[in-house]
Amino acid sequence: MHHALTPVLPPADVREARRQLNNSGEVSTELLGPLLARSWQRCASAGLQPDGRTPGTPHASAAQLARALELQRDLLSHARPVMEFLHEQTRDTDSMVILADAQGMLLHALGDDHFIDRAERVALRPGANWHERWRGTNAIGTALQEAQPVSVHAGEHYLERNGFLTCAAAPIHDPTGRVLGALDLSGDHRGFHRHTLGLVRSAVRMIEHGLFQSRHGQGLRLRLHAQRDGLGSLTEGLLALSEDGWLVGANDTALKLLGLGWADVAARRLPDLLALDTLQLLASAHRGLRQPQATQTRDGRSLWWIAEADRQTVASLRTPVPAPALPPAADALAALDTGDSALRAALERARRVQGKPIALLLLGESGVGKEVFARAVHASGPRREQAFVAVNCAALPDTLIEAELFGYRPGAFTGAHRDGAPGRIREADGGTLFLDEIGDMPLAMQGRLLRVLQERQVTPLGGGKPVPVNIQLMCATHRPLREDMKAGRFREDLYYRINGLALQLPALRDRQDLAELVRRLLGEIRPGLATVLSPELATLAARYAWPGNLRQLANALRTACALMDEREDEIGWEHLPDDLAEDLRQLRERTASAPGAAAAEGTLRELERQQVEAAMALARGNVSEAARRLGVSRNTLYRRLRQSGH
Ligand SMILES: Nc1ncnc2c1ncn2[C@@H]1O[C@H](COP(=O)(O)OP(=O)(O)OP(=O)(O)O)[C@@H](O)[C@H]1O
Repeated sequence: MHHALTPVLPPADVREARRQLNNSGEVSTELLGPLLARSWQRCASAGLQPDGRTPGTPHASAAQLARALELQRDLLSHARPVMEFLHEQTRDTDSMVILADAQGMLLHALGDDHFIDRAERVALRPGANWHERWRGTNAIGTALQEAQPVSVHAGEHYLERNGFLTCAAAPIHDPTGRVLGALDLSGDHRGFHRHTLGLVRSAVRMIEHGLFQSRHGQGLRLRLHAQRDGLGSLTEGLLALSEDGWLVGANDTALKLLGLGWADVAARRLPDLLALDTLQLLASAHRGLRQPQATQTRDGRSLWWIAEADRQTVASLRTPVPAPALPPAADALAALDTGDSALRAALERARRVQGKPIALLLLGESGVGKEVFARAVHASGPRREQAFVAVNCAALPDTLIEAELFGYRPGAFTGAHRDGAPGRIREADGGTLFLDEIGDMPLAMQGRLLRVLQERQVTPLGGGKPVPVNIQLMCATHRPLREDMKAGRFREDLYYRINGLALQLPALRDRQDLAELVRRLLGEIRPGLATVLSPELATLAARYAWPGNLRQLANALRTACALMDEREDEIGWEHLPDDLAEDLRQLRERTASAPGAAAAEGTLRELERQQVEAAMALARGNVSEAARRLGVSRNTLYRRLRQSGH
């Protein structure tokens, strides 16, 4: 698609489209083209009035803006100089250069004083939010929504009051394809120039180049270009590769050269893309060859390349990681499958990324078996002969996490062991590091951990030489990390590092395989004996909410078996731990007093009420937003709110 050449729509067509919108609420794709029509349609569906104001539009406080700037440090440091350059190019053209974050919040703006005054009147200033939901069709919000470069000229803006603007924006991607924000050039509509979008796209390319270099300054990198002389220029393609040849980062140009999309990052290996392998790249990087060499894509096109790697990567590549010829392991992942479909889906997805440098993030309530799951992934993967090191971030006091994870040199701090310690990360070298309750890791430690993951080396406390490490990372949390991230409690860059693939493990009450699980667990606890639950307990167990999930179930069964006589084979009330027996008795009484369907319906209604409340809380009382989260229309949500007494 040639976005840079996006034609400006004839003003008469735009006027006609607006007339149709005002008269009949219809959005005309014919007049607006597909992209603008989609955007107008979204605005209309969200209930935005073209001539109206949007009460409740968020505007960040100074403190919120400062926190957003802090979270986006990396992006800002690369964007600022480019924005200054762009501002320089467009000086005195009644325009401004704007950087927004991925949610549409404006972070930084540079512009001509005269124009800034006018822009302020429509809240085009840092802290304001230009998400489509609030400002209707606009270059920033629409580029973010569509994840592609967009220019929006004059009356193409959905809100009439923005009609004096002409804007061009392009999304900024990090090397894994995540949208970090958007860069925008806005000005008076009379100053429109059709090269503006091209200019913005080049500027974004510069920012993405910088982001790539800082994320992948270490490790193995491949520069690509269709022309020999293009290497080293801003138009080159960049790839970052893991030791075993997986694509772990890229820029947009490289993906285009190879006919790939962002979804291919972390999903493809170099030999599938080019007639090259990592050893060749390594040999070339090792000899410091700066001469471009030629290769071919899988569909026969010629490309020029140069490989680069730091010394440590060169060394690690010479001692190949896990040999594939391991003895076949009993399939620990398959063993976890007791018939629940949600769990089975998670197991299958985990299996697909096994052995790849993709960080797993396991989500789920306490006790659902996140650690057991992580151990099974490790035990059935290529690193199974190496260490599995589990660290519970919540169980360690803040002051100790650092030493525990990163290790320390002798005498690094008071109370340190005389000989120092290598730290858990180094213990996991070659194997898997499992960070449980990662959401509880203090912010300062998050920064250090991020550096280890980026640089793949650890510097112990108290100084010393950095030590290279090669770990498979798995993390777990029961916290809503995305919310923590938005609230500034969890670093966004770390979140995306640890979240190569997020898997939600189902709560026990939602699983369909309780009976089979119980049978399996009892078989493990009392092998060879056909132990069963009494029919009444089996029925109650199926209805119980199991707040402690598998941990609670496994413990209860272990206790019960310990209390059983050797000749007994049925677990009854007398074998249950007291607290569980109490809960189950209450459950029995409740069901007896409100039998059958009535009880089930009551529980459902209660569940629904809780969901509605949670969605409203997350949306901070905004009904449209809450409705979107729940996947229902606003009217339905209003009805439900009335029903539950709001
Ligand atoms: N598939 C399973 N088979 C048998 N027991 C299991 C299984 N999964 C979990 N358990 C039991 O539940 C306990 C808790 O599991 P695990 O520690 O993996 O949960 P978790 O989700 O990591 O909990 P937390 O969030 O509290 O750390 C285990 O010690 C084990 O006794």
